[in-house]
Amino acid sequence: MAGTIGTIDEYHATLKILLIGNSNVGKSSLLLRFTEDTFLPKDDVSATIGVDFKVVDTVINGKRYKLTIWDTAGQERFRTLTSSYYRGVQGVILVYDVSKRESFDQLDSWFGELNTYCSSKDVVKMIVGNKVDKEHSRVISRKEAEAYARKMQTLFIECSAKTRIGVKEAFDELVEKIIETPSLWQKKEKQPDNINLPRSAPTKQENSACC
Ligand SMILES: Nc1nc2c(ncn2[C@@H]2O[C@H](COP(=O)(O)OP(=O)(O)OP(=O)(O)O)[C@@H](O)[C@H]2O)c(=O)[nH]1
Repeated sequence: MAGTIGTIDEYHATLKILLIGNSNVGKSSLLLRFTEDTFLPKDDVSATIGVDFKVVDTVINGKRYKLTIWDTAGQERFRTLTSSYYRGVQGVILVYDVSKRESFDQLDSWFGELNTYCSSKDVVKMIVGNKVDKEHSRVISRKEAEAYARKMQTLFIECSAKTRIGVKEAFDELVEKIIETPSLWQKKEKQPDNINLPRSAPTKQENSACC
């Protein structure tokens, strides 16, 4: 189980997580809910410009991890640095809004972008259906989304940044899955640079499973 603790000094690993998805699906709100347990009223929210990130500690099985969570802009005009967002990423959360069909239908193109810039098959992917508090205007059923996640072979969870339902569970599950996939972070950790490697050792690029 994940939790936040201040007594363990050393980080076991630093993990990079990326939030992608259409504009307005609630990526920034999910990040704010997870890192600060806050939800901003509608009038205080503005669209992300380019990219934003937050750093948060989490403890899993007694080991401390540093999470850098990158929140990307959903609006096309701000997505000029796209490929650089994906560099070194170990987990990607694809967010849609359960009350907006278009945001679900466009997950295909978000997967397209992800697969273009992120060649590692090991990167942990999770589909998150946000805004389940808007049950009255829901247009994507849990069943439909689960079937899609099965087809794409990804994790899936529904949540609400507004009510906090499912938010911590989503990030915890993603991080636990990354930790269960040592090829994503262990080799990188052992070889922070390749300057002094013996000639026979693989280079960092050859050895890294990340994007
Ligand atoms: N009802 C409800 N509204 C939400 C929820 N999460 C976010 N919102 C609202 O949805 C709007 C968009 O939220 P953002 O977090 O800015 O969305 P975003 O995906 O980061 O948008 P971009 O920065 O443009 O990519 C805001 O008005 C939020 O208050 C939720 O769980 N429930």
